[in-house]
Amino acid sequence: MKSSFVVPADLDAVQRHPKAAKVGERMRMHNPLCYGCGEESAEGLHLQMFAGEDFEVTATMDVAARFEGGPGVIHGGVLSTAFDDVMGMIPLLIGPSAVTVHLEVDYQRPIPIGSQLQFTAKLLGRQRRKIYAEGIAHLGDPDEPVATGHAIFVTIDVREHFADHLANSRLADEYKARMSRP
Ligand SMILES: CCCCCCCC(=O)SCCNC(=O)CCNC(=O)[C@H](O)C(C)(C)COP(=O)(O)OP(=O)(O)OC[C@H]1O[C@@H](n2cnc3c(N)ncnc32)[C@H](O)[C@@H]1OP(=O)(O)O
Repeated sequence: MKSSFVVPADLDAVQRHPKAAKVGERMRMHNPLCYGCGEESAEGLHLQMFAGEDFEVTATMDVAARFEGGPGVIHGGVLSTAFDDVMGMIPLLIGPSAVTVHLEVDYQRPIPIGSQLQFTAKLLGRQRRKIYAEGIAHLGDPDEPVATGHAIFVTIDVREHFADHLANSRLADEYKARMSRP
């Protein structure tokens, strides 16, 4: 790893949330319009996420033609979007909603259009509101990663965080109704 990502030594204890998805279960979309995992995002990545053991998430993504960067290979920004979303599922295993404050990606091999990318992400630790995660992407052999990601997420109060922005969503009415419920 070339990353300078540092996880603090004095981490908090964490527990898997009792309502978190069970091992092997598909993790629910946090937003159907999400560019990463949303099924209603026509141009999105359509990542499929599954809860793993302990504090792990796995995911798959078909590298579609629309994700091309260099000729025949995935765009680096698309790959970092995928890492953001896959690692972004880790906080849901321990409970709180959280958003990305830091994301870094090491690109190790070109990733062909037409391939299926597989991801494994895991919790590295939590300190107060900060949740540290690591992910790898591979093309079938987890021991041969094609890219590695690291991220920090910070827990949020969802209603407060998105309050001023709900009107921008194509699902504005639905979200406003949902967030106004006690
Ligand atoms: C609901 C699920 C959605 C999942 C979607 C997929 C993930 C995403 O793409 S999210 C979209 C991109 N991210 C964003 O838009 C976030 C924008 N940022 C923000 O809104 C704010 O920075 C916010 C609310 C996260 C934090 O602000 P605030 O509440 O004031 O907290 P703040 O005190 O600054 O930071 C909290 C802790 O995080 C640390 N921190 C903040 N930013 C960083 C950073 N870039 N790097 C490292 N640490 C950081 C702070 O140092 C602090 O740590 P400590 O506990 O040691 O004091």
